[in-house]
Amino acid sequence: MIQLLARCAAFARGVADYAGRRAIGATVFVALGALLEGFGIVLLIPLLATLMNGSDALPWPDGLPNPLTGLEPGQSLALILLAFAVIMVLRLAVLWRRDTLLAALQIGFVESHRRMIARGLAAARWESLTRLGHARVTHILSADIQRCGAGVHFLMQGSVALFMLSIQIVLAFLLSPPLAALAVGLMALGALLLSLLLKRALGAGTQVSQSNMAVMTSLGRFLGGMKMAMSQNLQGRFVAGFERDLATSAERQITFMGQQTLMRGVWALLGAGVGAAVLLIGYAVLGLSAPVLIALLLVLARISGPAATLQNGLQQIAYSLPAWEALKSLEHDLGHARAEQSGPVSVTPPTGTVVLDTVVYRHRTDDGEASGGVHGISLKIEPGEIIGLSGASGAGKTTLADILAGLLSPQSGTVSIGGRALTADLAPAWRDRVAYVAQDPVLFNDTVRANLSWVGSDIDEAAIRHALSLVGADPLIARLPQGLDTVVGENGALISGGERQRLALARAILRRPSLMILDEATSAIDVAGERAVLLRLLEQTPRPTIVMIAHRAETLSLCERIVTVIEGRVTSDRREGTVPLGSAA
Ligand SMILES: Nc1ncnc2c1ncn2[C@@H]1O[C@H](COP(=O)(O)OP(=O)(O)OP(=O)(O)O)[C@@H](O)[C@H]1O
Repeated sequence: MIQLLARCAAFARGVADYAGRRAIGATVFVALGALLEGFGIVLLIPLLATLMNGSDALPWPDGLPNPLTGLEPGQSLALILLAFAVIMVLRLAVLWRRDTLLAALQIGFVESHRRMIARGLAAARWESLTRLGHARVTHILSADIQRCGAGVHFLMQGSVALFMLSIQIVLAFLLSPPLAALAVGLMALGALLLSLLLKRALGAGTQVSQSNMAVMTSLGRFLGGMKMAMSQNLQGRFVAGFERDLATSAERQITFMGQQTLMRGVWALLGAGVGAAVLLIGYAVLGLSAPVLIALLLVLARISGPAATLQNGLQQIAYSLPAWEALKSLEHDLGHARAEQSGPVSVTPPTGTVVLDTVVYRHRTDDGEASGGVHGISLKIEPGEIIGLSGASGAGKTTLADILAGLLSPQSGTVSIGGRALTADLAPAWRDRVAYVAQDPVLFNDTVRANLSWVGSDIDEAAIRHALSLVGADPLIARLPQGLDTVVGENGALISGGERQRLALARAILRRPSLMILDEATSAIDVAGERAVLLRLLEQTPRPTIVMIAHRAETLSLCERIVTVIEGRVTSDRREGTVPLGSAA
């Protein structure tokens, strides 16, 4: 139980860290709202006394001037009602301000964590990103973070309720200390018993998190594997798995809601019991006057509302805790995944010869074992050179390309560009000068124009058309119903594999890179088409350095040098006179 409360407190600290000084403004309005509510109830005593016995019968503290002295009952009533109306209007304004401040805090909290994660993802090292898991990130950024938002809402509602509760308890003590003590004691006992159920709320939260995550994973597989499934008529398997996960998730959520409803019911019963006991003792034992007794009952009725809110809030926070802890663990992982930059990022991108000196990079398996990668590679690449990277599957070509692109930093050995060591500080500037085209390029579900101009801010239509003609995509654009403004579908599903690759190449050209890495980037284009595209790429002036990972001999035949990767090591073979060298970028 103490451990659970400590976890709730950690959540509250997280919210307070975000809220900072904004919380002070919200707290002031929360307190004002509670005070005004209290005043409203206190006014009931003169109101009821005047209605029942006339204003002279009003119990009034000695030494304080009574504004109702000497007034007719009708005048007293009007004065009290006027004061009541003023308090209600003030309360309305205060509550409106309080709730907008609290809503801004809640929404801001969710958005700030979303931003933090997006920035964390953008700043993370590539090798760490590949291990994060899409389903985990998507789930945390959507479902979990919403639950954290709900947790914040309940935390704030709980704080409001706590204020209200304190004010009402003070009022109750002013009206009748023994009865107030009895009522508060009974409620505290009830709250203690019900709080034992907090653990169940936490368990339900964990289970709901797990099942929602399973739904997300299942959905990701469903969408990603649809073609594979449909082509073998296996989509029913996806649906069955998805429905199973949905059913588990729904069942767990309903169980939690059932617990909540039960708690609310028990709490209402407890409130009614306390009210009855107070009425009985107040009337039969203490002989309290009717106005005081009615006001006391009203105060107690008001106490049970915030008390139930507080208790429900605690339950909801316990339910949100697993989501909050998942969010913090992702932020923690992203903190560790952050590329280390010792100083300000250099703004001048490096240019010149790329030199790898006994570079080692071993991948790590999930249990920390070294696996694959490259072992002691030394290589020199002159600006404008055209290099083919060949080798068997798993030999280490992509790893080498990732090192050249500054995506992976060597675990030993060095990489330098134009004599400048490619440190974590310099890598982002170097990547400004790199264009990477993968075999399965990423295309957004957007127009050709949007897909191509995404890589820069100063890309005009002329540049787009020039790049498209270099990659031989002008016939495609002429054929598309809206030309450059045709939407290409999710990941380019509405065009062919070769057409997708041509668009990705055009996008890379638009970056005007110093180094182009083509990882099987033309493999889906027919041999003659591929040759024409590559020849046009090689004729660019200034010409970027091009590193082509390829298996086809026809593709490699255009390279000046073939670097063969064998089990993480390289052998280099210069092929004289293959392609004339243009002026280098
Ligand atoms: N993220 C990773 N975690 C663990 N091992 C990895 C990881 N990425 C690659 N490897 C391993 O490193 C080795 C080299 O992989 P790499 O992708 O560089 O090969 P490749 O030559 O590009 O292969 P292919 O031609 O099949 O794409 C392989 O044994 C691979 O299993």
